[in-house]
Amino acid sequence: MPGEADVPKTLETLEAERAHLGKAREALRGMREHAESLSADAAGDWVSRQVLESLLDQRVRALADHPDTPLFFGRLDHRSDLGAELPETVHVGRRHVHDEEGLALVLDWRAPVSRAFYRAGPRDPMGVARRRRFGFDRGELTGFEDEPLDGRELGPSRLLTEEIERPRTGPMRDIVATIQPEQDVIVRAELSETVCVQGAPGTGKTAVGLHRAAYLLFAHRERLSRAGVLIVGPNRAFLSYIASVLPALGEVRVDQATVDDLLGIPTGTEALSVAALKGDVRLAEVLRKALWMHLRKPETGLLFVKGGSRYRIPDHEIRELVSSLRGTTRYGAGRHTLTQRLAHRVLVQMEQRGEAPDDRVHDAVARSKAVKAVVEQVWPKVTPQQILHRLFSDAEFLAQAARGLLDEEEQELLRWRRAPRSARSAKWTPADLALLDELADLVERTGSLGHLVVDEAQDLSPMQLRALGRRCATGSATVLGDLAQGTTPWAARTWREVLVHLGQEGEVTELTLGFRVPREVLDYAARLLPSVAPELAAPRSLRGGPGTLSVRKVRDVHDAAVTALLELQARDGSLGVVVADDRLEELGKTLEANGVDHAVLTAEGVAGERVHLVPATLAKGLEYDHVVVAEPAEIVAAEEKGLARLYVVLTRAVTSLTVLHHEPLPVELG
Ligand SMILES: Nc1ncnc2c1ncn2[C@@H]1O[C@H](COP(=O)(O)OP(=O)(O)OP(=O)(O)O)[C@@H](O)[C@H]1O
Repeated sequence: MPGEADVPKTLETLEAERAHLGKAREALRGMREHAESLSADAAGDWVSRQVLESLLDQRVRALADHPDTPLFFGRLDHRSDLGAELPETVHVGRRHVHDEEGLALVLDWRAPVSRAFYRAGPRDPMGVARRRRFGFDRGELTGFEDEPLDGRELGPSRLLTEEIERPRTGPMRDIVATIQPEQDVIVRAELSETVCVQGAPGTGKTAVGLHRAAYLLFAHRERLSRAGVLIVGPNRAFLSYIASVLPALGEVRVDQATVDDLLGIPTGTEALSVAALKGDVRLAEVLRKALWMHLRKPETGLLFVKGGSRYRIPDHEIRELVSSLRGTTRYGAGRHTLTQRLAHRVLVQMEQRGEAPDDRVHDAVARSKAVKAVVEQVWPKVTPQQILHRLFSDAEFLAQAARGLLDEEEQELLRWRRAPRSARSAKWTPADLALLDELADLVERTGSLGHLVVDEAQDLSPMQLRALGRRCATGSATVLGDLAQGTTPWAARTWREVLVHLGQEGEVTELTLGFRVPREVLDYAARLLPSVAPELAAPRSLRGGPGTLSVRKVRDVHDAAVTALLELQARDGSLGVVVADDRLEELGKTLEANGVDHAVLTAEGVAGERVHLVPATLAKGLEYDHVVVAEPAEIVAAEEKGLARLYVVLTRAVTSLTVLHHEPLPVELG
């Protein structure tokens, strides 16, 4: 902030900036009114009109002026002595705003010129003489801070620190005003590049992934509007937590999905050991073999009769045709090609007999009962569900498909104890759905999107990763996660293997600076690291402040939770109480009995209330200002990777963490 002597000048500057903000708001209103006045009536037909209407509607929504979010947050003053074509001054904001003459009042943060706002530093000023950051309070410009880029080392920015340390209330917000240089490198990576980010809790992986999606849509708008961008997150609760970030950046068309949304809603459950085996990449080969085992030798040749003429294709010729096609295409495409080739052979015979068959005859032969019967016999139509049903219920079939891949014990593990009568009545588990997806792709190619952002990727099984990989096979991906937060039995051990299963080549980068968790709390949680991920370095926190951690041995954790929450409610920000899933109900009753209003977080999300009661298994990716964790030992005992779960739980706090325990703490925390 400028010194006291500069007060009049500061006020003058502030007024000038406020006037610019007013002008920009006015111009944005003009742009929105113009967009609203456009009509889709000019479209030629009903379909085009619908498309145009939806595009115009999106444009109007993208031009909304959110009263609580500033239209710009920074300004760059370029050096005039460089003779560059750069404009003297640019304001950097969430979107382009121009006046009626087309003069830019605010430049989109994603525009190439804006890059210097994030990256310019004393060593490389990128043509910038001065960077200005603005302070806002509910859309009102309240202050500014100047950083001269003249070679002097820059001290910490107060506005930046304030933004990072601000209490959290509702869902996640965008970070456009304060993206850090190492984050910006990831955000602006080329569309063709797959980027994999390993990052400790709160280092901004999710934020970076979302901003990268927004950046790519800006830089490759046309291509990606056609091909699509998808964000994949662990559950609905997480997706609703991040849901407003992209719309606030003007991106209203990015889909968000859980793996279940993509692969289908599971109807069955199973032991984790079975799920882990089904998630193993060897299953891909088992399925491939199982599918192609459906090809059979022809029993008879083809006899096609037309009028008085008979055309024959002997079975050895059919066998040759089949073996020339086997494995060269998708199963479904192979079946189609076989049909066409058989018809073609019949047509060749017709021609040899002096006939002149045309395309219609070819189609009629291909659709004839005789051809269809042969194809069905040698290359039968199968559904993924039929194959999986057969694999899990027919020991001999499984043994054949799994030969050399799975041992006897593993095959036993895969087989259903009580097989459902048909594929239709089978109840499919999450792991089965990934297998069905693999089979579906072997039959018919899965469509690919332009870009996929995969969050919490460390938790996905190889077979799930393959399913996601198919969805970005001709595109690229942003893969985000933390090996230390892997809580599934099949969690990845290295990012290289994740990339291999995804079928993507890419660089692994690491984010190490924590924006969420206070230092004291992060250091406490990091005591678990040598046990959960010894190869990872301890994370560093940007947030200081002592007194953020309180570990209390108590007589009754429920009573202590009530006391802690009543105390914390007097402070700013959101509150989360995290417990082992089994304790949730009981604690909920105690909170209710003591008049602590709260909402229970489920996999579907949560609405309202300042206090959230959070089952440990759903805490991943979320954050609360104040977190109370009751009985950590129980969280550890609840599952195989309980220590990793506890690491996740202990790293959700933005301002304070209170750990309450009656039982001894896990020794690793000691
Ligand atoms: N450059 C930044 N400026 C301000 N806030 C930031 C910045 N980067 C991240 N944050 C904030 O830090 C918090 C943590 O970010 P985020 O949830 O993306 O981290 P994460 O690495 O995905 O964490 P986890 O591994 O725990 O899921 C969020 O509130 C986010 O808005």
